[in-house]
Amino acid sequence: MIGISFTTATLAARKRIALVAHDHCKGFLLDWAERHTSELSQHNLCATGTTGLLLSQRLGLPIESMISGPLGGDQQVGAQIAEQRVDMLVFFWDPFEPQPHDPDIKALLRVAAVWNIPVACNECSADFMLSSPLMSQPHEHRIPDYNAYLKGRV
Ligand SMILES: O=C(CO)COP(=O)(O)O
Repeated sequence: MIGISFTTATLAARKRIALVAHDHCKGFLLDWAERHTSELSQHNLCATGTTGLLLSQRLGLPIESMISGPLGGDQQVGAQIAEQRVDMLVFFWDPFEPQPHDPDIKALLRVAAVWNIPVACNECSADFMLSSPLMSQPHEHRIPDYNAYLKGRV
């Protein structure tokens, strides 16, 4: 990580959580989210297009839906992570099936790592993440220092 310096930012107690699932994993995400409706209702939710529509029908919670993943939704979520407008990512990606938008998926997971946000890739990690006491507290985390980065570039 040559050339990158870091600073800190605070994730608010009320988080903005992005929810995403590939087709064969959507059932797992819907069941998981239904089990955790009351915890999820304490936060702001967004999702890629199809996932968001299914979740809003199942949970009855407001969910901001982006475009469907293969049409650019992963990139929209990634952009919001880079803008620090998404605090956590629950992404049940399919380990068994190639996806036509694989570069977008890699980019989303990469930008989540860059901005040091919590990511859950399956039900078990999502259970651990959602049961953390940090879910209901502000939490300071390390992020790239963009101003310092830019200064070093010119
Ligand atoms: O493809 C996806 C994530 O890579 C998810 O998109 P949908 O929620 O529109 O199915």
